Amino acid sequence: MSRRLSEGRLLLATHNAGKAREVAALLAGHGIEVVTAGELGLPVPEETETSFIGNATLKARAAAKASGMVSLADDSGFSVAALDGAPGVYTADWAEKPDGTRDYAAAMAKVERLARHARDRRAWFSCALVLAWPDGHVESFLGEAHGEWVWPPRGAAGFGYDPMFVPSGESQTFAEMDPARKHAISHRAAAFRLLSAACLPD
Ligand SMILES: O=P(O)(O)OP(=O)(O)OP(=O)(O)OC[C@H]1O[C@@H](n2cnc3c(O)ncnc32)[C@H](O)[C@@H]1O
Ligand SMILES: [Mg+2]
Repeated sequence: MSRRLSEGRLLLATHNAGKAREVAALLAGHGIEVVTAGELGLPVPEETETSFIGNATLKARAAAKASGMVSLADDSGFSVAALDGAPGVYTADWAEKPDGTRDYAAAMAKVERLARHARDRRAWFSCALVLAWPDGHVESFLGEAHGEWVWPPRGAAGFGYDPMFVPSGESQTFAEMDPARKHAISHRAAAFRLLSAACLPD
């Protein structure tokens, strides 16, 4: 049996505003008020694991311990078949500049430079969502969205690598489509559906 959330406040253990916006939208209407790790000034934990679930667990546990609140972390990334799944868990690292800021145009250009000669254009996003309670209990969920990478990047909505990904059966990139459409078919939405069925109050 999974442990369910009770109504009340939930800490979103992320410093990424794009993710926080999407997770808050997915939680809307469930009677749960959200506050983010960024708003509380919590430290950014070092992501030392080699899987999405591992890193999401580490982030959720650190936030629950620091705040005493039930915490939800998201660890996600972009994978390219021709690159054997890279950048994968290192998706954020590929965007990181020496001064610690991120350059997603450069990160997307790196993916294109490494993969441009491959005929196989398949790519996918993964999202691990982990809930951690202050007593150490965790619940974990994994979602994926499959499609193809495209070049040049298109669209200004969304965040991160959205402009270079077209999900299967769609013609627009995640960054061109209405945010509501991305919320219906994304890796984050897939993980959230599992979380919702297992852990949200009825
Ligand atoms: O760790 P937190 O604080 O949550 O924020 P982060 O941005 O560092 O998040 P991750 O460590 O999980 O790295 C995820 C990377 O994958 C990218 N990413 C994740 N979900 C995405 C989405 O829906 N669309 C585009 N890019 C996404 C995101 O921009 C990051 O570069
Ligand atoms: Mg991170």
